[in-house]
Amino acid sequence: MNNSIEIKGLNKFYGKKQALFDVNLSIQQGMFGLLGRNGAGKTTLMKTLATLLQKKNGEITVCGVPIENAKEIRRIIGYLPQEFSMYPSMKVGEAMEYLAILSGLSGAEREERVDTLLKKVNLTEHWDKKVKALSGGMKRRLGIAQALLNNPKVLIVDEPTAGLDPEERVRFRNLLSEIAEDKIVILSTHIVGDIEATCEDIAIINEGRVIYNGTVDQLLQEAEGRVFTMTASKRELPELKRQLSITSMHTQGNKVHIRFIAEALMQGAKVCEPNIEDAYMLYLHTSGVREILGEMGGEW
Ligand SMILES: Nc1ncnc2c1ncn2[C@@H]1O[C@H](COP(=O)(O)OP(=O)(O)OP(=O)(O)O)[C@@H](O)[C@H]1O
Repeated sequence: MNNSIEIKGLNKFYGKKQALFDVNLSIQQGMFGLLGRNGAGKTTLMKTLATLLQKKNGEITVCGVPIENAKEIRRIIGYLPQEFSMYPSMKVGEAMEYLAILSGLSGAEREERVDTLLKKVNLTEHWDKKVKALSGGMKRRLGIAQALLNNPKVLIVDEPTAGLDPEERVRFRNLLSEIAEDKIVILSTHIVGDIEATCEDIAIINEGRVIYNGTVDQLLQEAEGRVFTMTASKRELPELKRQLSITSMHTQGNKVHIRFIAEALMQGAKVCEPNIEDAYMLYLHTSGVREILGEMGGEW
């Protein structure tokens, strides 16, 4: 049994609406980031992998097992959905034990597994607390613990850091990195910072299409020499906004400092070191251009 996820020619429809277009990805052990705006198709892809949605066509294997073998796939995959909630009135430990029973774990094994997992996600001291009394970050960590009950080879987490405060977010990311030492962890997010801090390999998905698949370093390299800074007067800003793809700006008195992506250096601008947010914006921007050029039959 190999340790990778192979996706070939995947298409997915909701009725007539196509949500995924010819997705091809090979995902290896470690942390894999799936980055895309709201509505890009991330959840659809995650749910398809978790066998909660059926694909229209294409091939998927998870650690060598075809996705059609849903029973086996569910043994291999742990899944933390975007909207995760569980037994709010139960105590943390009771809820975990109950889920462990449902997962078929028995007696001593169950007790040991629940203890180990609560320790791993740093919730042991909250065993007696009701689930509804946990903070957002604690709830997410409990979600991870339940997803790991069967000791899956793959952990899929959909938008886990939305709504967490910065400290909880960092703690959660570190937990995922630890888990990724011996598993495939797929982290889906629209928050560029989550990817930057944790993932080496990523895919960017936009309107159902994978528009980038590679390492974070490659992505940054591709943006090299195409990110610029410039200081202008506030009065010029509306025109600059029309002309440029601005990735960030801040105002200082009458001046505005902007950071933008462009194909070539323009007067008054200085080239700067790209960050992953710039590179992501550049990719979204150029994929739009690609589509438009494609429609016109032009060469890219
Ligand atoms: N049950 C559904 N019926 C019809 N269309 C759907 C359904 N679920 C999702 N879609 C559409 O499919 C596309 C992809 O949605 P999906 O939820 O996978 O995106 P996402 O990247 O996960 O975004 P978000 O972070 O907002 O969940 C969107 O255009 C969405 O409106």
